[in-house]
Amino acid sequence: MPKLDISVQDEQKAFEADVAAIEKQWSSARQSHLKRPYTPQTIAALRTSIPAPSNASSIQAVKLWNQLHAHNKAGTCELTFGTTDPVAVSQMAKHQQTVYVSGALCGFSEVALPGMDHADYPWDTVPKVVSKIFKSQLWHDQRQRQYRLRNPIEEREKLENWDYLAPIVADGDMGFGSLTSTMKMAREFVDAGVAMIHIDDLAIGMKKFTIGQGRTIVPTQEYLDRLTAVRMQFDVMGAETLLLCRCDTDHSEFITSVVDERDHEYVQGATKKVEPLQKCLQAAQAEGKDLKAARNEWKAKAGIATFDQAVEAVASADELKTYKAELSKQKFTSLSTRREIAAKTVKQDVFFDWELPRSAMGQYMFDSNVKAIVERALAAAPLGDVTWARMDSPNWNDIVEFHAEVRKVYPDRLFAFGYTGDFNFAKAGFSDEQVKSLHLDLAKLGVVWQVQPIWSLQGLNMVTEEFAKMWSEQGIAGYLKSVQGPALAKEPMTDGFEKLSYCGGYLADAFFETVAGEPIVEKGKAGNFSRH
Ligand SMILES: C[C@](O)(C(=O)O)[C@H](CC(=O)O)C(=O)O
Repeated sequence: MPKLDISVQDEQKAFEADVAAIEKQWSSARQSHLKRPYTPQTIAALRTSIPAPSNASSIQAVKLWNQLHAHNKAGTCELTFGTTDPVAVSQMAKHQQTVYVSGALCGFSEVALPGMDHADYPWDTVPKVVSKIFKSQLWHDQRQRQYRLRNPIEEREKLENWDYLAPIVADGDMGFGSLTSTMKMAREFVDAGVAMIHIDDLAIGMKKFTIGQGRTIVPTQEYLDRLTAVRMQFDVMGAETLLLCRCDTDHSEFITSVVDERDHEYVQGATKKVEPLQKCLQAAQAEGKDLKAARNEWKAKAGIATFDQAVEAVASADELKTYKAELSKQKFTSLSTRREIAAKTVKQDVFFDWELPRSAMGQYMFDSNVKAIVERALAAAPLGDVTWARMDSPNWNDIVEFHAEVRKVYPDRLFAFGYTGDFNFAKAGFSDEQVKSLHLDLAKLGVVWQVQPIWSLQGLNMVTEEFAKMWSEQGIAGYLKSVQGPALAKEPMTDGFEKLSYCGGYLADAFFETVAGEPIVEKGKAGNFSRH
């Protein structure tokens, strides 16, 4: 194998040039808010000898960054929705600035075996869908551009000119396991042309919402490590790709480990000496009892609470005041320090055991609140560009508190929001008027990117079912009346399969003509088609 023909001096020079370029990129207006736990030298040494192909993703990321900032300045927002279908994406270009590729949707429509949103599909599933969609966007852009350019300049004003290259935001879930899988996924996303990906703090293999129990998160540091792995991968590629720090701590009921002191305040334990939850559940199972009921019974018997709640339950008002005053002198207080403070300030013993409630999979019980979400979001913010506190149900007070608290520390922070699942606004106390202006009210809090992630589950299913019924009842007459006719009559015309629009017949013709050596862009000569 031939050796690389480069002197040590030239190798060093190239390395130093790389370091200088990285320093420049990191101090640019686009990136100066990011804080990395590593140096430009480390990243330069991790790079390949020829630059990684991150150009399309970088262009789309910068475009998205500018769009989001323009919204922030104007107090407006981008409203997009999720799809995995290039055909749908081509129509979104007429009304949306961005496209969302949802993991939940991919898990239904892009896998061999569909299933509930448990992020149990292969790690490259969503990047592959992004690649498919981005290529379709490029193709639409190409056919439109070619069509325009085959028309003389004075005709072009009248022709359609859509921005088909809407930046793609995609679901990176929790990174699918180890840091190297997270890096590989991030790389595939960049290669695919994504503009922004989101990474969350959910535990892999424990994403389930179907058994009446809440979600499981990982310790704060594990979440930050995931985000750092993605950031590092982007940096190794020299990519501008945006990182959306999604936090799923809202309504989480479990945490995988108590290794990080920052999480201790929210971990729950038994405040009564009882048998471990697992023993109780095993006995209930052997007796054929309802496990959910047995769990709830055990929780009540065990007096499940956080350590601070346990202190509150046994301390006098004065003791509690002193305990809290001591506690407030430190930022993140571990359980053992809390115990020490309690021993000094509260007369009565505080019984608290967070091992007793552990699940069969080893999870600890977690009591989420807005403060916990804010702390995670603040810790994550320097590694990413946008923040999203994913909520199970819309709680306006929590929403306002979360965004205001984060903006106290990062006044320019941009936020995302998902109108997740079946939000029940009426139940959450929203009036019709409040729902009407919700997207704009959120925009005022800095929530510049808003998504209905699973539109195609509800919306496309509904439209398809309605069409299926009509078609089976009315045949081609119904089709002409309710689909083909209106689609062709619409301005702008809804794309179909005719030569003028979706199928891009003129682009195919242009290729044939080019191969045949015929001029296709003749000055002063319009194309064959009068309408696009
Ligand atoms: C955004 C999301 O991650 C998705 O996969 O689309 C889901 C959507 C949903 O549950 O409605 C999520 O918010 O977890």
